[in-house]
Amino acid sequence: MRAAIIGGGVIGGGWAARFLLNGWDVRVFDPHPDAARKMGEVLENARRALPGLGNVVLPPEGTLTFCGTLREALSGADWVQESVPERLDLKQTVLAEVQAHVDPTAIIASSTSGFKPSELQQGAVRPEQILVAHPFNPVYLLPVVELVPGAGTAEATLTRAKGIIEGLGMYPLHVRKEIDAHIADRLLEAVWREALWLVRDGIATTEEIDNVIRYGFGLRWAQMGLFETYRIAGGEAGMKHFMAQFGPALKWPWTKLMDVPDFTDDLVDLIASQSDAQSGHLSIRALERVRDDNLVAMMRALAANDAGAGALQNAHDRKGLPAAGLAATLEDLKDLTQPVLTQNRVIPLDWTDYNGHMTESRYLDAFAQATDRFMEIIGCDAAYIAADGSFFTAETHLRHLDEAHAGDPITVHTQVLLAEGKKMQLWHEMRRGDTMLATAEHMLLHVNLQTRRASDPRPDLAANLQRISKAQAGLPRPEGAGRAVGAARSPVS
Ligand SMILES: NC(=O)C1=CN([C@@H]2O[C@H](COP(=O)(O)OP(=O)(O)OC[C@H]3O[C@@H](n4cnc5c(N)ncnc54)[C@H](O)[C@@H]3O)[C@@H](O)[C@H]2O)C=CC1
Ligand SMILES: C[N+](C)(C)CC(=O)CC(=O)[O-]
Repeated sequence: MRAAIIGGGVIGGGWAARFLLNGWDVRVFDPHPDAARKMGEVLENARRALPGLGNVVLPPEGTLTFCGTLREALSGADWVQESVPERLDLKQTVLAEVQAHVDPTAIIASSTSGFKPSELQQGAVRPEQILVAHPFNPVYLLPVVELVPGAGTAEATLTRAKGIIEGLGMYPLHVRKEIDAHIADRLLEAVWREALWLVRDGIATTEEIDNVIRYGFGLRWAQMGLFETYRIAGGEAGMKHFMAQFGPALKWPWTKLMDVPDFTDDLVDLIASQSDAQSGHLSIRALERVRDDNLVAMMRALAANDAGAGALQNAHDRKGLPAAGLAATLEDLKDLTQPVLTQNRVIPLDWTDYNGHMTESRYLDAFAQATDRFMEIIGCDAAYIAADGSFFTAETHLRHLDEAHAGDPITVHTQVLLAEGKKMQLWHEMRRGDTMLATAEHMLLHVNLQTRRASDPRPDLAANLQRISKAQAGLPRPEGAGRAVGAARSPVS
C-alpha cells in the first residue's frame, strides 16, 4: 500500500511515520527546503517510540521517497493525506491539483483542524473521494482520528477509510455531523481560551495551569474521559446526582468562554515569556522525547489494565499475531517439532533502567508473556481460565547472557522440557537476531482456581500439551537447562 503525504510539517511528518512504520510505502511532497530534515527528526522520534508501544512487532518498515513534484508523490497512492497550513484557499487549491493527478479510487484525507469537509469539497471534481481525517500530535503515538465525511463524500470512502485507520493501529471516530473544528478541537479550544484568560488576568501562570492539568484532571481524562469521570463524582447516585449538584453552576460566572481575550502583542508576549521561563531550558526535540517516553509508559500501563488507549493497543496487537508469525492456537503452528515462537516484539522505552539497558524485571515480564502465549496456544485461554483452571509458576531460573536495549527487536522460542500430569516445565530462549540474550526455565503447576490447589488439566488441554511435548521430544536438551545459581568461585568477604 502507498500513501502520499502532501505537506510534511509537524502533522504530515507524524502521518508519514505512522504509515511507514506500519509497512506502507510513503511519498512526500513539501516544497520547503528544510522539509526532509525536519521529517527525518520526526521519524527518528517515531522509530524510537512506536515499535515498543505494543507487545507485537510491527510489519517491516515501508520505503520513504521525497518527491520534487506533487504529481510524482501521487503516483500509485491508495491514500493521500493533505497536511498543508490551515488556510481554506490553499487547501482547496492543493486538493484540486491532487484530484487532477491521483487515481479516482484513492482516498483523499485532510488533516484540517477546523474546516468542514463540505468546505474542502467546494468545486472538487470528485467530492466523493474527499473527507477529513483529523489526527492528534504526535500522530505516530496518539490513536484517535476524527473521520468527518462531507455532503459529497461517498459511503464507501468512509468505510474504507475506517478500515485503513484501524489497520494503522488507530481509532477512527466517525463525526456524524460536520461542524467547524469537529469534536475534540471544540473541547480543546474551550480549555485553551479559558487558560488564556487566566494568564492574561494574572490568576495563574502557564506552569500553574499545566500543573493543575497534569497533577489533576489530566490523569483522569487519559483513562476515563469526562463523562465517566463525572459519573463517579456523583457518588453512588451517579450522573443524575452529579448534574443536580453542579447544574446551578452553569448559570454562575464560572467561565469566561462567552468572551474571547483580545489577541494582542502583549498577550502573545505574556504567554510566550512564561512558557520560555517554564520550558525554555529544553529544546523542542528534547520535549518531544519526554512527551513520547511518558505517552508510551502511560499507554502501556493502560494496556496492563486493558483500559482506554491501552485496550485499543491490545486489540491491535491481537490482530497482528499472524503477521508477526505468532500462533493463537495449536492449529496455527506449522512445525510442532521445533521450539514455538512465543514472543516477537521490540523492547519498549519504559523497560530500560539507570544502567541504560533492559532492566532485570522486564526479562521476567517478557518470559511471562511468552508463557502466556504458550498457554493460549495449547488451549489455556481466557475461556478455559474462567471455567477450568490455569497454570501457576512454581519456580523460575533466569540467565542474563547479553545486554538488550530499548528498541531492540527480540524473539522468544519455547521448548517443553516436561509435560506430566499437573506439571509443565518450559524452556524459553530470548534472542536479538542470532544473539542469545537470556534463557528462562519455569516449572508450572496446573491449578484449580476455585480450590487454589494443584489439579490435572482438562483432558483436551493435556492432550494439546502432550502433542507438542512428544513432537519436540527429538530436540536436544538445551545447554543451561536444570542449572542453579553457581557458588561464588572465591569466598565473598
Ligand atoms: N500542529 C498540530 O497540532 C495539528 C495540526 N493539524 C492540521 O494539520 C495541518 C498542517 O499543520 P502543521 O503540520 O501543524 O503545519 P506545519 O506548518 O508544521 O506544516 C505545514 C507544511 O506544509 C508545507 N506546505 C505549504 N504549502 C504546501 C503545498 N502547497 N504543498 C505541499 N506542502 C506545502 C509547508 O512547507 C510545511 O512543511 C493543518 O491543517 C492543521 O490544522 C491537525 C492536528 C494537529
Ligand atoms: C491546535 N490544534 C487545533 C491544531 C490542535 C489539533 O488540531 C489537535 C491536537 O493535536 O491538539
